[in-house]
Amino acid sequence: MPRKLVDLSVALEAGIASDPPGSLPEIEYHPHAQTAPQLAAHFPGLTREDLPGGDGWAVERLAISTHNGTHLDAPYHHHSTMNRRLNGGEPAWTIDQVPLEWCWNPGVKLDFRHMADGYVATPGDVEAELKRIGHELRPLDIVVVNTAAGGRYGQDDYVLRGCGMGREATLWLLERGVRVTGTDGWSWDAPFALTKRKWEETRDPSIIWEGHRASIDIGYCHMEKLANLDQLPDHGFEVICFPYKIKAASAGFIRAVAVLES
Ligand SMILES: N[C@@H](CC(=O)c1ccccc1NC=O)C(=O)O
Repeated sequence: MPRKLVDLSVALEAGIASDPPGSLPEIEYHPHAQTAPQLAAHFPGLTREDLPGGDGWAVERLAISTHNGTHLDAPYHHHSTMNRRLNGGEPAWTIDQVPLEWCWNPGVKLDFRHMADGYVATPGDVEAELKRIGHELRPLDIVVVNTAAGGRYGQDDYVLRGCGMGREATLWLLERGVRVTGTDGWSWDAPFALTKRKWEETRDPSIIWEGHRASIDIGYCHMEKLANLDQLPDHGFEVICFPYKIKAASAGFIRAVAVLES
């Protein structure tokens, strides 16, 4: 069947504002012109002249966190426990424990690009958008949220842009059987700098990371720093987002892809 793939992942890239200062990825490139001695060291007596064009190999060393680049957060990132509402609570699953069945399912896109930066989306917002696009949620649908941050990836204001998904909006999805969601923002929650202002006024700690913390009640995963959501239809596509398997970790890198039947 003819199909079109849309790449929903950003490239892991150093030197751009992809994350807050102090959390930026570092990539050390070792190109062919510099690595002939490394390769030759495996074959005593071999010289650079013996290698085609004098080339060694290309290889890179990374200094990154599991949350750099497009990634899938495991319930373990959100809290040490999950599923209080389903079974009274259990240790939260790490990324290597997340079922692959969660990670390849029909997708639906919520277009929240018009929502103000720092706005916290509600169940009413989600319901209204699903009604507008004419989609009835099914269990395991993968719900991606296109925010105002999507068009700003790598720009100086990226981590300050986009609405967040509130606790109630997140639970509304989870109660309907959704287990994987995603955003093109830096976080599933509203930008910290904007939530900080509200917190300073209210001193209400329940607003901090409220979308993430929904996992305490019903465990789920979300993708962050998605790309190209503006290229997706509202629904009628599949999302594939298998996470890189890192032992006991809170997240895994994903090459997230949307599959559109054409
Ligand atoms: N945006 C993530 C958090 C995150 O990205 C992060 C958390 C702790 C340390 C580093 C992080 N990001 C990039 O390195 C979140 O809100 O789940």
